[in-house]
Amino acid sequence: MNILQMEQVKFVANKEVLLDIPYFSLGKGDILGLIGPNGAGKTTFLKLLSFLQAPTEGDVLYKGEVKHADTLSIEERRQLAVAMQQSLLFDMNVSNNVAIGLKLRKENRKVMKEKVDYWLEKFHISHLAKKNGVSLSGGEAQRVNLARALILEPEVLFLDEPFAALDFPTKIQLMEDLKDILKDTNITTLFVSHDLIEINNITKKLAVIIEGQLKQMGNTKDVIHHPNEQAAPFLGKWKELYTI
Ligand SMILES: Nc1ncnc2c1ncn2[C@@H]1O[C@H](COP(=O)(O)OP(=O)(O)OP(=O)(O)O)[C@@H](O)[C@H]1O
Repeated sequence: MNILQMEQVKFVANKEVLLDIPYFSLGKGDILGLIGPNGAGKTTFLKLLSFLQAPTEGDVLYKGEVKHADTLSIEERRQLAVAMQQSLLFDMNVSNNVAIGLKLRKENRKVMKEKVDYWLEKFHISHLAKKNGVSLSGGEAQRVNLARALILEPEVLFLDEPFAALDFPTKIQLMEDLKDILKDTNITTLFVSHDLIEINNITKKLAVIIEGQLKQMGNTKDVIHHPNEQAAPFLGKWKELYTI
């Protein structure tokens, strides 16, 4: 089943077509990478697909129905969690930062505590529970950010360059942890990145976006090793530099 779909979607700003997607679908359980150079339209694509921004033309469908930000129910909105590169944490301790969405839902206290403990443990940040969110390192903050998104048990997780600000060892460690968590939860994921190493590590499917258009989409390994003519110049550069 397709959870999300785009049909004849365009996003135009200042008379420039920034995104032109005739058709796209995200199936249940997909872990799809979206890769492309700077300015290709990755973040715009994510915002349109998560109903944070409306397309200029065309439709975005959630479970087969055309939806807009104002026609999504609160329950549907809750199913779509977004975590961006910059983790904006609140000036409160880590446990409360992770619990914030559950508090808004007026979740039972005992259940909330159990869930917070579970997700802190999953992301190996239990020792930070009492620390203030604004005092954390980038790597710690991103773990809190991801725990805060996943504790809501969303149907779809949108990740926009979640590791971009992290140093290499921190990135590798978090990437491994996230990979295990995605495997365990089977959560449908759109993972935006311009880093082929991250994409190769985490995703099963891959879409290549260049100049606002999807140039190729398929099994991640197939796309990396057999890019078509349009995707090859971008992916080829990576393969020249790294053994993937
Ligand atoms: N609302 C908007 N109005 C005008 N231009 C926009 C708007 N949103 C995005 N853009 C432009 O659209 C292009 C694509 O931006 P987007 O952030 O989606 O790219 P990206 O692939 O995520 O890039 P990066 O890898 O650098 O984050 C950029 O040139 C950006 O300046």
